[in-house]
Amino acid sequence: MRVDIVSIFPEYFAPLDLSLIGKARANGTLRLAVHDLRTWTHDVHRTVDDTPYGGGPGMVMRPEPWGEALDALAPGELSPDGHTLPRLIVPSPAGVPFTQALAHELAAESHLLFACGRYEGIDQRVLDHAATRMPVTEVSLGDYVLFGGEVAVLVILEAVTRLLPGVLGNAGSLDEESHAHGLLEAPLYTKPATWRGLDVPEVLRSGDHGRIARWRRDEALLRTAGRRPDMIGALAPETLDKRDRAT
Ligand SMILES: Nc1cc(-c2ccc3ccn(Cc4ccccc4)c3c2)n[nH]1
Repeated sequence: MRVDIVSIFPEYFAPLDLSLIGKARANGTLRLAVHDLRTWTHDVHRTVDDTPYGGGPGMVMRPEPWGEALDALAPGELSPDGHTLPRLIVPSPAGVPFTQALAHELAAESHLLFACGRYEGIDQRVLDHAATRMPVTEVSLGDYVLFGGEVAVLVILEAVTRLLPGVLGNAGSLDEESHAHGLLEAPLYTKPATWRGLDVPEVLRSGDHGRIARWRRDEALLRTAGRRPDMIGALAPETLDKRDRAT
């Protein structure tokens, strides 16, 4: 997967040299480049913002630098080296919710282009014009307001990269984690069997894999019902067997 990120704070992405994302970059699973939006400014002050039409607080990011940046990073329908157009992802408080399902969708893309807004946001015409040439998705991490898109891109990239083949050592862990089957994951335990007077549930030390799977399922259902009742309502009927319905 190819990933391009455009930001006025490229140094925000230094953490992407670390850990499993760093390894994915080193082994070619992820080809990532971070670009400074000011590259595409031409005035002595390298201006990227201006006052909002219609008034209101703060500043808005000017369309011209963004237009040139997207032209440079998403050139034409099919560039000479066979690159197809990227999918443009724009973090925004007004975006669609970022979910594990969307993470899987993005993990299937060959080229992602992230536009990190700052100030009050990016001139709408940048997104409208981009949408005439490539898929554009505004994505929200949740109902709270960040300073800009950079942290959101770090979160989105982590959720997407860990789904790429070979990035996670034990791919099996993808199956059981929270949100993998529409449920929160069951509680986790490791050695010692007793810690500060607290014991690991006996079933987990029984070696009875059928009982263990059942226990984990029950715990996941109870935890989800208690913390995220909205997820219970969204479960596909077939994911609940008759015993679950009795729970
Ligand atoms: N889920 C989520 C996403 C964001 C986000 C994303 C990009 C930007 C660009 C500028 N801001 C700040 C801001 C935007 C709108 C109104 C006031 C300030 C951003 C916030 N916040 N929360």
